[in-house]
Amino acid sequence: MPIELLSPAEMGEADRIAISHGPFDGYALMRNAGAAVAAEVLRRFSGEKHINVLCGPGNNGGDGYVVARLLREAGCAVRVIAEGPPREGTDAALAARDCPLEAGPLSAFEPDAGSLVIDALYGAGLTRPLDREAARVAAACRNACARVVAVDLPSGISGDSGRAVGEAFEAMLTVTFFRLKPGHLLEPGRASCGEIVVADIGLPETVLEQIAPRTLVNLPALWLATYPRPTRQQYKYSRGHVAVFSGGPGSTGAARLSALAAARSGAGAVTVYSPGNALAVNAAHLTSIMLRRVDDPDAVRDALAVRSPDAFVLGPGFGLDRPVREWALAVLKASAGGVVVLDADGITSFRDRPEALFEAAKSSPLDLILTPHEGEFARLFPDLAADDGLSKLEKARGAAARSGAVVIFKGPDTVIASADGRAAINFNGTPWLATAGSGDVLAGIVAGLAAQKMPPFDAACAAVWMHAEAARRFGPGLIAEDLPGLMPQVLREILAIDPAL
Ligand SMILES: NC(=O)C1=CN([C@@H]2O[C@H](COP(=O)(O)OP(=O)(O)OC[C@H]3O[C@@H](n4cnc5c(N)ncnc54)[C@H](OP(=O)(O)O)[C@@H]3O)[C@@H](O)[C@H]2O)[C@@H](O)CC1
Ligand SMILES: [K+]
Repeated sequence: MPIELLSPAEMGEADRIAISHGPFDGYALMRNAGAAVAAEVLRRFSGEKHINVLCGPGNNGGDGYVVARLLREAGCAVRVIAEGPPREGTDAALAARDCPLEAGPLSAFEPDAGSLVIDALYGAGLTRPLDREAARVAAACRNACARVVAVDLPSGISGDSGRAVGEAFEAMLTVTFFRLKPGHLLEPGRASCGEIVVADIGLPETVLEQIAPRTLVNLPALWLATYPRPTRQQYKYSRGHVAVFSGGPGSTGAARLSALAAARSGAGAVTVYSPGNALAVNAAHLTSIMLRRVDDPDAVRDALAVRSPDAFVLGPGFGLDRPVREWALAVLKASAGGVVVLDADGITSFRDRPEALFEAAKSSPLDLILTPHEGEFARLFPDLAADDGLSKLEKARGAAARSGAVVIFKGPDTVIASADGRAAINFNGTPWLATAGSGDVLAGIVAGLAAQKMPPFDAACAAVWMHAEAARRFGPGLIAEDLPGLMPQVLREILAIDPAL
């Protein structure tokens, strides 16, 4: 799957550039799009005799008329249902002219139970909520358990944000063209799309040179080039050293999960910085991971003076009874470089003064990576969180620009954003990850990869993907303790390309 994501506006631009360079004009692209959808329908539903094709007034509807014609030519009984005729002089009007089927009105359409419905009402051009009739049909299709194949996007889903702008269709298959849009990956769009197929309709790859997309699908192709590969010359500290701050005696497990995940992700050395009163419990559970007593922010400076780690994890299980903020600021001031992953309590501790964190991070040689879930995001960026006009992608981008950090905005559709404007939406998320301690493991993987000198944005993207990949492999019954142990097989697959290892 290609890694570039295009917004509906960028897709329109790609369309214009392609048409101006030829060889395909707009109607030829539409015929290719319709043919791609018809082929998927025929491949999956070969025995299907009755197919309903819902056509809107724009080019999405135009694709629908092409699909209807091709399915009819293939011997299916096809019914076209239209929400008004296409505008004169458009490609959609040409497609409607070439379709031999007479369209019935949407107002008379009532789907039979389990019927096959091609949704070509609205795609990239959706500008407002579905009107009364289209909304009624979307709900009727859901109630009738109709099998919906969406053309480009399920109607009602925004290609920019993935939001349902009011009522929306729920598809079992969505066939889109050239590149995915953010709305295919952001929830609830992702769930509404069902299976997604990206069809080649003849747009040349070169159109991307002019558009230079800044939004990407988080797949290995995005970060494989910077993925750490150990060399024979390395020793444990040069492979990367991670320090994880432990909570007090009653909450040490989160730090150990992060530490183990960092080690399993390839960091050569991991140290848990523990308060004196939790040393015994940490020591009882750690073997290859080192332990060092660090009781207060001043002791952080002393520890760094002895050996400064390449990456830190601060927050998991740390507790808010100790001034986490002071610890974070001490790390940002004392370290000579590397990365600090601020998670959980580390994020919450800055809820009253987020600017203090952003200022300290901007003047620190350390790179900051923030890993908020929705609640934590709202504590650091309350205005962005409350702005319903912004998509999750825009919120994450805004947060990265403001904080100067790489922001991993977690959820079923995790978005990773960098202050330089790049953003990636994760592709392989799984509900099995919604389990206690899973975030602690993610923070550890991020730190483990960053300690190995993977650039912070790449490390964040790779960690999110690996974390989900491990969870997918385990599946039902997963608990966070299982995740670090699954890393070796995920790593092996990523590194499989290099036979020297
Ligand atoms: N890019 C590509 O590579 C290719 C793209 N192709 C296809 O083109 C599609 C995009 O076409 P599109 O721009 O014409 O938009 P589309 O989704 O048909 O809707 C626009 C129309 O709907 C109307 N309208 C909007 N919302 C409404 C609502 N809620 N309720 C009622 N009306 C509403 C809107 O009216 P207006 O807002 O202008 O008043 C306008 O008339 C794309 O999804 C793909 O399928 C392929 O053919 C070829 C290659
Ligand atoms: K559609």
